[in-house]
Parts: sequence; C-alpha cells; structure tokens
Amino acid sequence: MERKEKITVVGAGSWGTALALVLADNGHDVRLWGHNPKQIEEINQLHTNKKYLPGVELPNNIVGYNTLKDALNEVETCILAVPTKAIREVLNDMANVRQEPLTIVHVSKGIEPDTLLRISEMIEDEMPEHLLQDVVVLSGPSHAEEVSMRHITTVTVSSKNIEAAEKVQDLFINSYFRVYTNPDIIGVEIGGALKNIIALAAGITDGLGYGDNAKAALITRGLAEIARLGTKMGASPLTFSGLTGIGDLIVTCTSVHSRNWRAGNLLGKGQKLEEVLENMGMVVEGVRTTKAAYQLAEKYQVKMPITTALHNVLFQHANPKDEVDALMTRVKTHEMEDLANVLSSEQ
Ligand SMILES: NC(=O)C1=CN([C@@H]2O[C@H](COP(=O)(O)OP(=O)(O)OC[C@H]3O[C@@H](n4cnc5c(N)ncnc54)[C@H](OP(=O)(O)O)[C@@H]3O)[C@@H](O)[C@H]2O)C=CC1
Ligand SMILES: O=C(CO)COP(=O)(O)O
Repeated sequence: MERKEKITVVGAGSWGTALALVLADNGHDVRLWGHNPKQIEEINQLHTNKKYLPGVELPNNIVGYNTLKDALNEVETCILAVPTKAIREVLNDMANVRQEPLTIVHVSKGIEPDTLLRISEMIEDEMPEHLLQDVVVLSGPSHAEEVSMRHITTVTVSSKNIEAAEKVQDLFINSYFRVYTNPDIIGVEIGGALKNIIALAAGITDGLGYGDNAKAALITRGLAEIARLGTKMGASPLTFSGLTGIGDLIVTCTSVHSRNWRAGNLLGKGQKLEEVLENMGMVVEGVRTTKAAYQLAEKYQVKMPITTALHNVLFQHANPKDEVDALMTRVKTHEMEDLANVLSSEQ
C-alpha cells in the first residue's frame, strides 16, 4: 500500500487546482494555498474554484489555506504552481516560514527574462540551500480544464535526483494521469517554456485567417528552433520529440483551452497586446518567455526566426501580417541543417 501524504499546492489558479484534484483522487491530504482570502473561503465552504475551474467540484480532502506557514507545516513536498513572474516573491515568503528542507515540484512554464534562468535554477537561486531537499519539474501536454474532468493525460517529471522524480511520479500517477520520468531537466524545462511562444504565433496565424498548413509549418519549424536552442544549452535532442517537446506543442497550438493560443488569436484579429492581456484574466506565459528566448538566442548565437518575428510583434509594434510575409521570404535554406552539413562533408 502506497504511503498517503500531506502535500501542499502553492497557487490556487487553474493548474494548481487541477493538480490538487489529481493528488486528492490518489488519497493524499491536499492543502491548496492561495493569496486571495475570498477564494480560499469559496474553496472551503462551497468546494469550488469558479474563476479558474468553473463547473468543477472539489473533494473534501482538498483544504484551502490562506497562510503559508500553516499550509507548509509538517509537509515534505510542495507543488509550486504560480506564474513565473510570481515565483521569486512566493519562494521568498516560503523561506521565511520554513525551517525544514522541502522538495519543490514546480509546474510552471517559463524562463526568467534578463537572468535567463530556467525555473529549477530560479528555485535554487532563491531558496536557501538548507531549506531545499530536491527540485522536480512536472511538465507535458496537459490543460487544467481536461485534467479536472479526469480526461486522459500524460506528463513527464524530471530532476537532477532521479529518486526524487520517481517519488513524484508515484504521488501523481493514476489511471487517467500517466506520469513518465526523463533525466533531461534542461530539455524538459526548455520545451515546456518555449512551446508557449509557438502557441502565441499559431494563434496569430489563425487570427489572420491562415489555415492548417500554416499551423503545421509553425509546429514543426517551431520545434526545430526550440531544439536548436535547447541542445546548445545542454539538452538532449531526443527530449524534444517527447511529451514536453512535440507533445506540448501540439496541444497548446491546437487547443481552444490554451491561453497562449487564445491571446495570439486576438492579436491576429487586430487587438492590442495590453487589451488582450487585461481581458484574459489568467497568465499568458509566452509573452515574457518570448523576451527571454530572444535574449537566449542572442546569447547562444542561435537562429530563431519565429521567436524573433513574435518579439517584433509583441515588443516593437510590428504588423503580424508583415512578419509572416518576412518569414516566408527569407533566404532559401535546408530543412535539416545538420544533415545538410553531414552530406556535404561526405561529398
Ligand atoms: N492552466 C494550465 O492548463 C497549465 C498551466 N501551466 C503552468 O502553470 C503555471 C500557473 O498557471 P495557471 O495556474 O494556469 O495560471 P492561472 O492564471 O490560472 O492562476 C495563477 C494563480 O497564481 C496566483 N498568483 C499570481 N501571482 C501571485 C503572487 N504574487 N503570489 C501568490 N499567488 C499568485 C493567482 O492568484 P490571483 O487569482 O489572485 O491572480 C492564481 O491563483 C504557469 O506557468 C502555466 O504556464 C502548466 C500546465 C498546464
Ligand atoms: O501548458 C499548457 C498545456 O500543456 C497550458 O497552456 P496555456 O498556458 O497556453 O493555457
């Protein structure tokens, strides 16, 4: 019989709440911490979180907490489910109320602009060493709306410590939520973060009225530039053909649940970025990640034409249609650059 645990989910948005449900289904005592007292009252009294997961009923073994100290008391594992922008602030608050080491499972998909740190690196940077047991990432094609309806979902967990990843695999795995492990933490985090850029771009092309051919082109050429950067950063190229690479690209570029796709769609239809973000009401990670990936491309001297085009649209007021035209009229090239180099050296 598996050990049932007290587990704290930090962040009561869509993804934190959906993951709390999976853990509750597995019999764990789940504490769901959020910074909004009214929302916590709703979770405890009505067993709903209507803003983030409308129509979903939460079981009794999910208890809402508004105080981090109480939420983290006597807990060994915490799931960190806040937007990338809020991570440092929340970790700082956690460090102030913790004395014992904690395993942090992060589920956010982003890169920090300017420092260019992946989220596991941000956690190591911000959390004092004596308070950090292990850092694990959970990522993959998984919209909260579907997970909360117990629709079949597959994800991957990764950590520098394989045993920690396997423990998290055991906490989450069940008949509708299948969890794999992958030792390549760089590839897992880069794939999960950068697919949001391509999802924004896919939303834009849909909003402009382009068809499925354009979407397929974006997904495959998007994957090529993500893998080009990721491998330079030390990731295994194989990871990009897995759940956290192509898998997450497919779901985010093709699903109406995706906030990144929806934001891109509105941009393609002519709305201004500020207006789109204001009306979304939930995090659109791809915007900040585009800034970070653009900086990473410069740092590692990697060509990322789709990321650059999106950067121009988001931050330089470029016209989306002009950027698509510019992408299509670049100098002709090989599809597989490495393969072309190998073949020409054999001649
Ligand atoms: N939704 C999904 O399907 C998936 C999301 N993810 C990733 O999970 C991460 C979280 O996303 P998601 O849950 O969807 O986002 P949401 O926008 O749905 O929720 C974000 C939550 O974080 C809270 N929050 C924001 N800032 C702070 C802060 N400074 N301190 C404390 N809490 C804060 C929000 O509170 P408030 O309501 O007060 O704003 C809200 O409860 C993102 O990185 C996302 O990419 C990954 C896989 C799937
Ligand atoms: O990461 C996700 C699905 O795997 C969620 O994507 P969005 O943030 O675009 O909704």
